[in-house]
Amino acid sequence: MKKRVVILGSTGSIGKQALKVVESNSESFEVVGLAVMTSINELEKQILKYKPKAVAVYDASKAKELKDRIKTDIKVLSGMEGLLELSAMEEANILLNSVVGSIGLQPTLTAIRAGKTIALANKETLVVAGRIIMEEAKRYGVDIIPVDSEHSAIFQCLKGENVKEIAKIILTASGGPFKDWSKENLKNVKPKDALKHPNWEMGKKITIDSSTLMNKGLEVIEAKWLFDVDMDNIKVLVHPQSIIHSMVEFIDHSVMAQLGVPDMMLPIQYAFTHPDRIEGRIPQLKLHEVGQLTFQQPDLEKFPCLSLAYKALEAGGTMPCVVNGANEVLVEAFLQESIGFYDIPRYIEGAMMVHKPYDYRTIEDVLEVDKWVRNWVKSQI
Ligand SMILES: NC(=O)C1=CN([C@@H]2O[C@H](COP(=O)(O)OP(=O)(O)OC[C@H]3O[C@@H](n4cnc5c(N)ncnc54)[C@H](OP(=O)(O)O)[C@@H]3O)[C@@H](O)[C@H]2O)C=CC1
Ligand SMILES: CC(=O)[C@@H](O)[C@H](O)COP(=O)(O)O
Ligand SMILES: [Mn+2]
Repeated sequence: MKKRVVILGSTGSIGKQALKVVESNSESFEVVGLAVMTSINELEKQILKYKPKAVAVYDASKAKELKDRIKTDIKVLSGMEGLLELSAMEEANILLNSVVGSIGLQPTLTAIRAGKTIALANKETLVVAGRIIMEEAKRYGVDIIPVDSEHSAIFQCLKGENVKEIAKIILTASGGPFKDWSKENLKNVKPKDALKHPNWEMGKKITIDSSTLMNKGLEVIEAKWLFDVDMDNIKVLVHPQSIIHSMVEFIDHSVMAQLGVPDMMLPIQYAFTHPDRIEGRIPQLKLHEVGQLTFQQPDLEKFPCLSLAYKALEAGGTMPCVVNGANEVLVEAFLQESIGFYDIPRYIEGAMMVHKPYDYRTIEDVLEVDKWVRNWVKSQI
């Protein structure tokens, strides 16, 4: 029986690689739903090739344009309503959430409540509302399979292990394009410099996050929720080659690591096939060709976003949501060149100082905080 997949964000970096996974394993998977924000030209090509039963275009006018244009009788949905309908569609058994940003939260929750397996690339879902997501997944008996390479690595290392025997989670970080730059030079970096990730081809937002190390900060929060490990036991280790995707140290001091070439098709495929594995299509890892694997501590002074994420986790409740919402607005502003590189941590810290965190109960609580912080940051920059 083929697994039937809905892909939210099918025109993005993860979405396109997921479609390659489906295409090269067509005996195992089929696409039943696709969603994008505005990219209807690319979506139209995907419709012809993968023949989904329904699609969603978040932008309503683009959805209408697509509907008028295509000849097939597939359902074209729009807005958040459309994303939610697709996330719960009866024909699907897996939702790959690969949209970018906290807009991914409600679709994840809807899919959980509809009993779908969640292949989760959208880390912001867990950063903003990890407690609700994990509680609901437990209540509905739904698996959340991480797609983020580090969390997929940890998930694979923990297969068959007792989570109570974890001593430490060690998240590896490439260090980003600015690992060896001085703080002085970093003050004037431009988006084009930050967009040159050393190892991974990714969307703009996550690539900027990698350059500030906020990506690793978000991943620390993501790991806390996925693996229920105390934040003091989640460590970050810079490993510029991105060959070891992360590690777990157990109480007996045994350390398990997952290795592979830096290619997201592997974690995407594993999220689709878990608990099984199927033949890989990505290049094999040849360690003798890689040469040295090196490690160093992250420079928290040069990259304050990582410390801010730890502080948000320590404050708890709605504070990670504040960090995430502020960061989303600030990354966009940095890309537009309306603020500088160090304005990103500066305004995030400002928002954290103003916000009084509280224990959110509902998604509405989270959405309200998300809206507040976006407006607050916009009013400051
Ligand atoms: N890229 C990577 O290698 C990795 C990514 N991730 C995470 O995966 C997520 C996606 O990242 P990435 O693929 O790089 O991002 P991209 O920017 O490349 O792609 C984002 C995708 O989401 C779509 N999208 C954005 N907003 C909406 C919306 N409101 N409704 C429907 N679709 C929407 C975009 O559509 P459109 O084309 O129309 O704009 C696009 O298809 C992020 O959370 C990121 O942190 C995690 C690990 C690795
Ligand atoms: C591929 C992936 O999972 C990204 O999140 C990656 O980890 C980014 O690289 P950094 O380690 O530089 O943040
Ligand atoms: Mn990652």
